[in-house]
Amino acid sequence: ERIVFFNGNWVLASQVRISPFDHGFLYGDGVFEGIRAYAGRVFKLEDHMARLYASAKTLMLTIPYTPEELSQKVLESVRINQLQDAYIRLVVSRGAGDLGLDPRSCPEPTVLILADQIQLYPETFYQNGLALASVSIRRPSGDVLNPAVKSLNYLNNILAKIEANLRGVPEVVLMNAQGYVVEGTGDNIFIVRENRVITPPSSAGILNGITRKVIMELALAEGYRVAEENFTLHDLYNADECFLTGTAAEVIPAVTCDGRPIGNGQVGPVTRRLMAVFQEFARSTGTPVEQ
Ligand SMILES: Cc1ncc(COP(=O)(O)O)c(CNc2cccc(C(=O)O)c2)c1O
Repeated sequence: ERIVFFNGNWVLASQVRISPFDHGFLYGDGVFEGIRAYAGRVFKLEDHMARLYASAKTLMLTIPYTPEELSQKVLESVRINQLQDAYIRLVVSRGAGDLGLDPRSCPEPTVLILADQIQLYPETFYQNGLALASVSIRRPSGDVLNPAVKSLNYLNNILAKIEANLRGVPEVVLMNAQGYVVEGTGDNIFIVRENRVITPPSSAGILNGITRKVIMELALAEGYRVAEENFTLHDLYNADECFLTGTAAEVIPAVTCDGRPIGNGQVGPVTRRLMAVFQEFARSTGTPVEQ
């Protein structure tokens, strides 16, 4: 059974008692990170911590640990569960309070760290690419519920996932109010055109993905031109290649969208190259779990 960090203690997952008055549960009031460990090293731990604290700051949620202390707990969660490769879920909610939604009624945030294994998509999608569809639900703009804040409010993403399920596709792309393609339900999106690797800019209203940032750096190092540019479904349909990036998804090819084949409808060479380079990079860097 997995051992979980919960409010200062290491407990068996079945022993965790989250209050029914926890505002994370009642209102989605909280922040979280999804982090990976590869071969006993936690990947991009500092970047994930920075994003967690940035999200918490915007919510005026004070995390009762320093980033260094919380980083040590993340490393410990992999160690204590004797994992080498792991998916770590780090959650900080507003904590238990009264039934009103005023955060001031919650004296102590809830801090939870889970470590487990994850396989978000079947291997076949990494080999052969997955089919995408565009959905009617839009990503919220920064003045509605800033998509850059990785909060526990994932209904926008879940509503898109419900549309994906109804459409019979494994993932969907969401647009913003301007009609530009912005990201998937839990991953960022890239297209490749004439060896240019293109991804929507932060200003489009996306989560500033850590995998997205790594892929941009790796693509540059591989000699590709990289651009943060808005694109539409028309550009996506007519791209040479398309892939998605995320901590859980890693780098996953997309070969059709809304029934249109992307490029020749097969996984493209640039995508293949970046998938390989990413896997090698992810295993050669990161914070060792063992001190
Ligand atoms: C909306 C959204 N966009 C992009 C990403 C990718 O960001 P990173 O490269 O930093 O992981 C995410 C990732 N965040 C996220 C949240 C919940 C589940 C999962 C999952 O892949 O199972 C991922 C996300 O939720």
